[in-house]
Amino acid sequence: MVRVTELVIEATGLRCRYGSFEAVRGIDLSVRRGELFALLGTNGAGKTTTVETLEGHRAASAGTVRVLGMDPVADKARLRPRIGIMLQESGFAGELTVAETVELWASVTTGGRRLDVLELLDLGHRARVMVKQLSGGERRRLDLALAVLARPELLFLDEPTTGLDPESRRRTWDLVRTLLAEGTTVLLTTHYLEEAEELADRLAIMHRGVVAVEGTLADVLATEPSRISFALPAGLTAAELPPLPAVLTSHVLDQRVELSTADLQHDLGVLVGWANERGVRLSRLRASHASLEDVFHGVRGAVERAGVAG
Ligand SMILES: Nc1ncnc2c1ncn2[C@@H]1O[C@H](COP(=O)(O)OP(=O)(O)OP(=O)(O)O)[C@@H](O)[C@H]1O
Repeated sequence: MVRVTELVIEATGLRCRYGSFEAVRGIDLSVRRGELFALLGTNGAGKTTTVETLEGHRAASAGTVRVLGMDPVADKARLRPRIGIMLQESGFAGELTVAETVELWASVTTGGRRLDVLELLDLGHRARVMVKQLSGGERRRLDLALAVLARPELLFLDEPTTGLDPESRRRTWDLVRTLLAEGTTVLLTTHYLEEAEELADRLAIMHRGVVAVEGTLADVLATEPSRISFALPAGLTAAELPPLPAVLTSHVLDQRVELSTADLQHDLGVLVGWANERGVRLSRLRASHASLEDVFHGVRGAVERAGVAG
């Protein structure tokens, strides 16, 4: 049986301008039903502009955009009941209590979740407090509660955990995981790489208006070299180490060897095999794939070099 993956969001050649400045410069994005797709990027990369375009808040200057099979601007009214949006700042009336705000929002959406979502986000005890009296983190959680109230098919989360303490961040992640398990599709933007590592099925990193890398976390991490380091066994020099075919760079400082490799499994195998055969120990041996932070730095460098070259 052929499984067809339904694309909930599909953008092709998307470009967005502010006057003469092009903030998004021809990106392709596809988000599959039921996944969490994380859109990451440097400051000013164009994430918010992209997300606002997908939400139907601004028109693309070029390219095609389909959200749940519809044009987000032309079909905004039909699309709106099916999507949930958590903006960086929502404009709810500060004079209403938390409970009144939820009731009001539930009455204008098709929602059935109502106050239980406040419990899930540890806001139940704040139900009678006026919105304007909430702390920044509580306000953020209320924004999330409202975005998920109507059980949207597609949820846009724009930096949902900024300003949250670690416990609140965990609760938010738990709620997002519950929604994913129920089949909700989520587009997340975040500056917290750990958040993307925790939650994302696939991700893209933007820099200066373009998508620099995209794929599963494993795909993305594989775009940067892995690292091996160890102490050179006493009495040996680096010249006596076996040839490691995938090594890209190597440094020896105070008997400590640091290597970067394009094939961690292979080179590590050769190195450990060689040490075992010679009966020497590679003390303080460490091997790790690249981190998302390494990829981030790599992206910035690569796009900037390409910009200079072009
Ligand atoms: N209304 C506007 N008018 C002119 N330029 C804008 C406007 N909004 C955003 N920009 C510019 O477009 C670029 C992309 O901005 P955007 O807010 O989409 O980036 P971002 O990736 O969300 O950034 P951040 O992570 O800093 O929030 C930036 O250079 C920004 O200065």
